[in-house]
Amino acid sequence: MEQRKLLHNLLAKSQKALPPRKMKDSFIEVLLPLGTDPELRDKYLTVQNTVRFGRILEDLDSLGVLVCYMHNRNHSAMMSPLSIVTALVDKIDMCKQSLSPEQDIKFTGHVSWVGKTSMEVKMKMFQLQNNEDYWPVLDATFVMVARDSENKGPAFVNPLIPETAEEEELFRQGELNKGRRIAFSSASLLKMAPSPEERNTIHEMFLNTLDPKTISFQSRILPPKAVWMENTKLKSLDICHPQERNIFNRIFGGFLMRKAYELAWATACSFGGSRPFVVTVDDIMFQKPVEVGSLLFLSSQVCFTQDNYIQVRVHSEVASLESNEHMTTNVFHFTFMSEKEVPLVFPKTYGESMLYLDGHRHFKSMSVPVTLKKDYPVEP
Ligand SMILES: CCCCCC(=O)SCCNC(=O)CCNC(=O)[C@H](O)C(C)(C)COP(=O)(O)OP(=O)(O)OC[C@H]1O[C@@H](n2cnc3c(N)ncnc32)[C@H](O)[C@@H]1OP(=O)(O)O
Repeated sequence: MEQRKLLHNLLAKSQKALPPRKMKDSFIEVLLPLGTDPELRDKYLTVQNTVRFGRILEDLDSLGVLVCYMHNRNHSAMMSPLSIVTALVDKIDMCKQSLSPEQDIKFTGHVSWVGKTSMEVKMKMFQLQNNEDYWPVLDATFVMVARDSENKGPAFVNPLIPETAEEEELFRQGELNKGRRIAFSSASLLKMAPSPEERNTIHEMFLNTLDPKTISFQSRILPPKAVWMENTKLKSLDICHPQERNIFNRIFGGFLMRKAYELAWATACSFGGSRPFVVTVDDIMFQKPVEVGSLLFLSSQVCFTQDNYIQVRVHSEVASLESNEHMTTNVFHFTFMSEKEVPLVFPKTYGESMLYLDGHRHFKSMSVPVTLKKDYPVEP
């Protein structure tokens, strides 16, 4: 960090002072040679002979940061004065149920939109099929933010100029995504009451849980094929050891995502009674950095279900060893699909009802429902 302090004078005073970049300037293609490197394969292997999605989340986070460094590269400087941090995982859509640990994987990524200090990064993942063609398996959109060399204040990023009609469309989409995120967050149930339709849903669910034999709002019974939301929880605790730190001496975002994903998967698995697979990850906001040495408390809960789908929310809090004060750092949303139909979840309290509605909102925003499309080969 002492060395990084010296990089301060390389920071631009305004965005205009930085040369504009093209999308191809930040384009990267990275190979994960699972097919030829058995030692590497072990790190990615699940007991069902598929690829650990938690490891892929770590790779996407590192790739997102690397793409941003490419975009902001100053060829005359040895080191970048920017600290790039992950602010948001906007969306990760899977196009395939499971990945083979024996075939190579290819990642591509580039910056698709920039603001003043933030950048949207689009990443794709492809897997080799039958040693012939690469097929698309995953699409991801992250938002990364540039901070100064000590990660203490904001820093400008290079402007981005779209060149082709396709790039213009991506850039326009980036602008729309920003607006959508603001609208989604201002309609948050933490700030606003549910819509009339949502209120009806909750009241109907409440009525469905009243015991018809008693005239009381207190005696609640579960409808058939349903589970109380409070009985779907799993919790974990991790100590954030220095091994998981990033170059800015904070805990690596990919590690936090992997831990949250693995707990969410276990929650969906014990709830649904079969091994689920992840379909979508969305809206993971990194609100606060996690200090090395913190205690990481994760609480996972099924908050919405429909047919074979299980929507899981993981709340992450940190506390230092010295203080008991807990601070929320992230909320994660994962959509899983189970092999068989799963029970319904019923909220008991008002707070749980809000979790249910929030889960439903996230479920509705899923862009690859039911059929995992895109099963065709491409040249990445
Ligand atoms: C290999 C190395 C890996 C390293 C990667 C990691 O592991 S990083 C570790 C995991 N991540 C973290 O620890 C980050 C923790 N979070 C933070 O430190 C902070 O929340 C933050 C720096 C991201 C944002 O802080 P602030 O909101 O106070 O910053 P500020 O208001 O100046 O906003 C900066 C820019 O970010 C945008 N921004 C902020 N939050 C956003 C969000 N949730 N979604 C989209 N965009 C967001 C703003 O619009 C603005 O863009 P414009 O200026 O364009 O309008």
